Amino acid sequence: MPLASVQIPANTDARKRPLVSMQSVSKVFSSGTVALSGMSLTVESGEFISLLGPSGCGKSTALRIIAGLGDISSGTIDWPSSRINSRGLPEGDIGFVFQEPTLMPWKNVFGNVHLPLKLRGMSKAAAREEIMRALTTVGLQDFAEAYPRELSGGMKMRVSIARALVTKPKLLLMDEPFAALDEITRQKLNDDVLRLWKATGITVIFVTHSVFESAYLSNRIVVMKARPGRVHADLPLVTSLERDAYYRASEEYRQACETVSRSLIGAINAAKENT
Ligand SMILES: Nc1ncnc2c1ncn2[C@@H]1O[C@H](COP(=O)(O)OP(=O)(O)OP(=O)(O)O)[C@@H](O)[C@H]1O
Repeated sequence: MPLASVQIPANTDARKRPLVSMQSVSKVFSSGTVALSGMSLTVESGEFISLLGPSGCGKSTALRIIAGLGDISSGTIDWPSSRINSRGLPEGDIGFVFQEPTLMPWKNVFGNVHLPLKLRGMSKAAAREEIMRALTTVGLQDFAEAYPRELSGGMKMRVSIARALVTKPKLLLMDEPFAALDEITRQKLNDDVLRLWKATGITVIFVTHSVFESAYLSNRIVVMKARPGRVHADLPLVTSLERDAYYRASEEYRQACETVSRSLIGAINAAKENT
C-alpha cells in the first residue's frame, strides 16, 4: 500500500534488473534458534530500503546474510545484475556499516579508510585519490590526519561510512548505524546519507528500530516480524517532497509514520500469536 501517491524520487532509472533477490531464505543457528524462515526480499538497484522490526526479528541476520557474513540454512540468494565470485557474492560490490564505527584507534582517519583498499593490495599512495574522495563525500576531507580519539561520535560514524564507500560499492548495508548517537547528530547524518544516496545512485539497505527514521529516509520500508523472522509488510513510500526539516514537519510525514507504526504493531501482534 503506497503511503502517499506522488512521484518516485531520484535513482529510479536504474531499476531494470533486481540487484539482489532472497527467496524463501531460512537461517537456523547451531543453538537451534530459527532467526529467519521463508524470508523473501527483492531489492532493485537504486532503492533506499529500511528493514524495520522489533528486537530479535532477524534484521541483522538478514543483512549479514546479504553481505555474505553468514551461511543460509535453506533458500536462495541471487545477484541478477552482478558478476559473482567463488563465494557466491558480487565481488567488491558491498559496503557494510556496523552499529559501532569499529575504527582502528592506532590509525588515523586516512589509514582507517585505506583498509579495504589495502586488503586489495593498494598502497596508501595509489589509494590516496579514492580515500580523499570518500572523505570528501562525508565532509571529512580536512580530518584525514586526525585519530579516532580526536573525533566526535558522529565524525567516527562518518569515517566508517567513508570506509564502506571507498571501494565504490553498488550496495551499502547499514546496521542501525546511528542508534548510539544523539538525536541532532542522528538527523544530520540521516540528511548526509540521503544526500550521498541521491548523488551516487547507490542502493541502500538500512536496518533500524525507528519508525521515524525509516519514514524519513526510505523509499520502501520492509517491516519484519519475529518468531520466526520474515517479511510482514512491504510499504513503498513515495513523495514529491524533499526530505528535509519541512518534510519532518509535514502532514505527509506524519501520515507515513502512522502507517508504518500501525504496520509495526501488526508485526508485533502477529509474532505474539505464534508463541
Ligand atoms: N550468532 C548467533 N547465534 C545464535 N543465535 C543468534 C546469533 N545471532 C543472532 N541470533 C538470534 O537470532 C535472532 C535474530 O537476531 P538478530 O540480531 O538478527 O535480530 P535483530 O532484529 O537484528 O535484533 P536487534 O534489533 O535487537 O539487533 C535472535 O533470536 C538472536 O538471539
